[in-house]
Amino acid sequence: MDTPAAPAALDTPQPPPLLLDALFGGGAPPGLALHTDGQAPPTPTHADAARPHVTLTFAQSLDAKIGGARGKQLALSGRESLVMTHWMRTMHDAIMVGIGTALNDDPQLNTRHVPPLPEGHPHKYHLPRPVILDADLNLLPECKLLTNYAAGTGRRPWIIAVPPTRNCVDWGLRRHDLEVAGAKVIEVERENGRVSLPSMLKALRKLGVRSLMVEGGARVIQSFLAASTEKARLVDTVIVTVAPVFVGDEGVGYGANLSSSSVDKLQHAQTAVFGRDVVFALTPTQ
Ligand SMILES: NC(=O)C1=CN([C@@H]2O[C@H](COP(=O)(O)OP(=O)(O)OC[C@H]3O[C@@H](n4cnc5c(N)ncnc54)[C@H](O)[C@@H]3O)[C@@H](O)[C@H]2O)C=CC1
Ligand SMILES: Nc1nc(O)c(N)c(N[C@@H]2O[C@H](COP(=O)(O)O)[C@@H](O)[C@H]2O)n1
Repeated sequence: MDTPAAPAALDTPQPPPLLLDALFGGGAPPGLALHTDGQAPPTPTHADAARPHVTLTFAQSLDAKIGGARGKQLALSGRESLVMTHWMRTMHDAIMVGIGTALNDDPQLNTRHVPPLPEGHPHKYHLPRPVILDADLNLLPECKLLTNYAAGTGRRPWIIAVPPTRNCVDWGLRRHDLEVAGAKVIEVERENGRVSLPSMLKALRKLGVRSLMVEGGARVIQSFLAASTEKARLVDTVIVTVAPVFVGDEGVGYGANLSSSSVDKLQHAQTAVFGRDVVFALTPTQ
């Protein structure tokens, strides 16, 4: 009996054009978003081979809030823009959140909302590596990222930490517990009491990460936006979902300490409507 042929490429669900334009300059590179054994899928890269391409992305309300009162996690994205975000996840080697988000939201950072591939399709969707910006190792060993990894449903999380300032027994114990739970701890330089972002990007690139999707939260978004205004710009693409809701003053914003001279260095590239939401793509001015 003949083996049934693999479905034609045309049967494969296609990602939103806004992402193809913003991340690849239009057109879907062959094999995009799909995992093939032994082959790295196409992804955006940075001209400077010493760091990954950085895509900063998040969902906000009309009054620029990304979380509710006391940090409550909000479902701001509607179904269509959430699917767009999960497509974006398939297009990056790694996806990063700060420890504030990891503790508050207990995220999974997988691609479960992308449309299913046809039955018998020879590939799976590419799953990005989860990365947590966690200078002092406060991630919980029982978080979903680690339990998913242990259950074989998620990739091994990497934690970006900084060496403790003095011989700190607790830090060593926390590191041990997290490593036993499956995490890989990567030490980078400290800058103003936090992880140095340039040092972190360099370390990730050395480990093979060609593209990094930064999903938040507020302090991380603020740090990347502020850094992207200096000479050594850190953000290459910004994709923001705006949901048609107001959250109010009690919500979590990300605009603190951002100067106008820095944010106007980002220029509009494209706008698209996803269900009830509007998604903006921006790139830095040359
Ligand atoms: N709507 C959206 O798209 C998203 C919303 N959120 C929301 O954001 C809120 C959490 O935001 P935050 O508390 O600000 O936490 P965060 O996720 O931004 O983490 C901030 C923490 O990361 C650590 N860190 C280490 N190096 C750093 C650096 N260079 N720059 C910045 N932080 C560094 C610090 O401990 C810092 O306190 C929650 O309400 C969450 O639901 C989070 C992600 C996306
Ligand atoms: N795109 C988007 N829309 C929202 O409305 C959101 N609240 C977020 N949050 C981010 O997604 C993470 C949750 O991911 P999982 O569903 O657990 O895979 C959350 O931690 C934020 O980073 N994003």
